[in-house]
Amino acid sequence: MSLATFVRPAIAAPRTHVPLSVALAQAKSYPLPGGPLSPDSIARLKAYANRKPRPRDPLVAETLGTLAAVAKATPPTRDPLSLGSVAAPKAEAKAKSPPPRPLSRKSIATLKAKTLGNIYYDLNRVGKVRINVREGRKITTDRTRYWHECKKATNFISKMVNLVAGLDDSYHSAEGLALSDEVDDLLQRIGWEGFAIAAYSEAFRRLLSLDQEVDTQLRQEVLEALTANKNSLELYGRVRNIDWRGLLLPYSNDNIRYMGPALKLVKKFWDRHPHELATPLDGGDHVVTPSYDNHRQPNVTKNIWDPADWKDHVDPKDNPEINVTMRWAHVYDLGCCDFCESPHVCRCEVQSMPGELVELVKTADRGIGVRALWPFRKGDILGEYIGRLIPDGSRSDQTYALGWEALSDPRTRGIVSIDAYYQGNWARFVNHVCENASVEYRCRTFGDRAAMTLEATRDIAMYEELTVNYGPKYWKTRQCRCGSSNCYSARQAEAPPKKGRARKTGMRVPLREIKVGEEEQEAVTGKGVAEESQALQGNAGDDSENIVGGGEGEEVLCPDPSSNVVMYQDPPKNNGGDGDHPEKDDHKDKNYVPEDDSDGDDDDPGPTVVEAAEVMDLSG
Ligand SMILES: C[S@@+](CC[C@H](N)C(=O)[O-])C[C@H]1O[C@@H](n2cnc3c(N)ncnc32)[C@H](O)[C@@H]1O
Repeated sequence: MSLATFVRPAIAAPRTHVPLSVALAQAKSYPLPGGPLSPDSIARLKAYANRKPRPRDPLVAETLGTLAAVAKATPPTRDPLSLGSVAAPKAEAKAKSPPPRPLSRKSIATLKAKTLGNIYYDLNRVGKVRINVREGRKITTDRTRYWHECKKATNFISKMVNLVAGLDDSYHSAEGLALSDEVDDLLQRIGWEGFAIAAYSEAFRRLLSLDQEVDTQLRQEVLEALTANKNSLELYGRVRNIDWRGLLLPYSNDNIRYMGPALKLVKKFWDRHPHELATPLDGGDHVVTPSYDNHRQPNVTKNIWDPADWKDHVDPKDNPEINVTMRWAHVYDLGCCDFCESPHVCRCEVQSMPGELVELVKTADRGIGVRALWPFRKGDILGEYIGRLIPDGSRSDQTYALGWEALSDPRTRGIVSIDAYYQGNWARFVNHVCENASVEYRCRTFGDRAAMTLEATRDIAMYEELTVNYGPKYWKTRQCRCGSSNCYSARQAEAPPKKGRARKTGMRVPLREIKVGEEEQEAVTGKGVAEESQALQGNAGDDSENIVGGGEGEEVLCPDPSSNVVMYQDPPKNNGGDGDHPEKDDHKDKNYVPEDDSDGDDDDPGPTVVEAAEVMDLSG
């Protein structure tokens, strides 16, 4: 076969239309392969050319007529693919289309809470990505992600600057209401700093975007809520080191309305955990640093077990090095995992995200409190009560002590106390109410340990203060200010004081059944559990009041799994503290004692003394 076989033939010239008469004349004169056309063929061709058109199907005719009429009546619209510029009558079409049905009150309330929650959620996410980028963790994905977030925020601020400067009207709302007025109002109330912080949130950008056709009422309510919580928004963004100033600096010479004060230098909070600062709720501008007894209260993320706390308190045959709340310690029978039901150490974890959506607030009369920045649902596990694990009752000040109790042996009920007076997390700042508390403490087993969780006992509204019931005993020596008609303090003032042995006055939660000795093991198996729990209710007398959370004498052996739990059934891989996951490595440490940077001495993590209730100005 020659090469020429594979050469493509030249493309034929396009055929032009030839009238039939010419074709016939040509056909007669051309030497066709089959010879000239026969008279028959010529007659057939002539007949075809002169045929009468068939009558059109009436239905097809009608449809075509209607379409033609519609096409005539409708003005031409822009073909999305064409480059031709037929002006699309967008505004007219919008004006003619029926106005969207207004949302019901309930829908507005739900959407408002979700939008506000999403704004905080977005800021938290961007803040975490920025920290990862800054610290060089997970570098490629986070860098790209952060770059995209900055780009979106920059574009948004540029549009808003143009809007405020009256150069751009593309952000006017569909209803004809000038959105620029709302933006102007908002800027006056939350300032450019709050605005630029919120610009990093997709939810906020959508709220002010024309494309999203947000209900006017909903937008107004969300903006009002943001205005009322301006301090919260600003501190939340700043303590997460959101780079809001970087967005405004390009306009520093443009004399943009209200922008001057926002361009001043402000303090950065790189060194502070978000839960080491509290938002002032009373309208003041001063951020409060939580402190107790003139000791600053640093945030820690894991329970601390220091053998030094236990050496005088454990049975001589036991080892003070062993943290009894760890499942592998086998000192107490902590039961199966609450979530995957594995009898062995598993990899289940409670997510940290809900705890990132709460803030510390300075209340008027109860010190620091905690507020929800997300509309939590009943049953949500919000986080863990973290602190130093010390022998129950070994510290006289029980203000932040949450006691774990064993149900099986009333004589040795107190086991471990989580004392958070110095090191702890946000959970220690949840204040008390005597009625209708929104969260409860629960003793849970999961992963490699037993932990004390805070769980929502009912739906919690956005910005609502979280509350828990410490139990009446806590208030025997203190004055409750919850203001409820059934307040323990009010009732105690009426009732004469009871005589009896001195009782521990911390908050108390039952630990799950323990295996103190063989004889008690029988009581906790089979029939034992329910009866034991009942007996305890009977026996306990006033002591049953100690039990908060699950309710008096409530059996907490098999709590329901919750949704915000990460479940893994495989046992954890011992990563040997390779440093890849510093938090997790620490967590797998048998005993975790965090470094104390207060005096540079790791062996003596004593409280940092502060001069007075330390405050700093939010406006830098
Ligand atoms: C576990 S701490 C809670 C955080 C505390 N507000 C703070 O600023 O650190 C418990 C203390 O908070 C205060 N507290 C909490 N709830 C209260 C209430 N309903 N009435 C009065 N004081 C309350 C009391 O001083 C109590 O001893």
